[in-house]
Amino acid sequence: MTTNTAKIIAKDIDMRFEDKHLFSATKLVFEQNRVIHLQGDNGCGKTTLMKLLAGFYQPTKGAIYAEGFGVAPWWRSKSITGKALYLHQHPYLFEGNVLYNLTYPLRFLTADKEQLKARTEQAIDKAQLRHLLTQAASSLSGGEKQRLAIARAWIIQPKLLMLDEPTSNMDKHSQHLVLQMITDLKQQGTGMLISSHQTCMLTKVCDYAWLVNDKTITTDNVSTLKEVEQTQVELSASLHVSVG
Ligand SMILES: Nc1ncnc2c1ncn2[C@@H]1O[C@H](COP(=O)(O)OP(=O)(O)OP(=O)(O)O)[C@@H](O)[C@H]1O
Repeated sequence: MTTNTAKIIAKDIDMRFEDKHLFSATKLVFEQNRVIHLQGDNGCGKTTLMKLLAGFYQPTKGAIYAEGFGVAPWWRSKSITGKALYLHQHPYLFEGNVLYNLTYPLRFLTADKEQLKARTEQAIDKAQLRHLLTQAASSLSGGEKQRLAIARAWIIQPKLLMLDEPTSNMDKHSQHLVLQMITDLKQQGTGMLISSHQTCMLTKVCDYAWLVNDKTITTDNVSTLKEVEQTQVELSASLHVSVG
């Protein structure tokens, strides 16, 4: 049964590059109102999974499809491309200054222009980009580029957003700014998939975890994981007491 919640579903997928097997997964549901931490060691396939969900790659086996996105033209009614916004850890930016980069995608949106303008002003302040507005985007530092890309996503307010290692170039201050924007998006119902091989400030907003381990992707509720960790801590403490 289909619902109005926008989602991308991966069913019985298997992904390999020639003879290199990356991962398999039985069922993954990436949907609005859920924030997922995608975990796994370097090279396990986190970026590849995001590119599959963005429609840039096809799985070797299995199906990836979208539900709840409204009617698309018949020639792309089955395509998932463009449904979830993917932010690479080295974000793609247009030639031009910071303001141009923030405002360029807005012409393709159907939302009220005045609202978009107001939202852009808010994003500039939230990401602390005002002093950089006339600077060439290519000359920004790695952390500033990521703040710009996330501010642009914040304005667009997509139904689904994937952030690939978003904190890799960011200091604590930038992480705080981005945390605020991500928390806003979460409250506004954007579904997010945040990849990070270790926990960081941003993964605190995640309610679910997808773990790529041993070439298999498993899913879990973060509260369950926390309970397991807590049980392990308590068990280890009780062992200390009984041994000591
Ligand atoms: N287009 C491609 N063709 C062949 N191999 C690829 C391709 N893209 C990625 N790989 C390989 O697949 C593996 C997984 O890469 P991927 O970038 O998805 O990992 P990751 O978990 O995101 O890593 P990291 O945490 O280091 O960013 C790597 O060994 C990589 O070299």
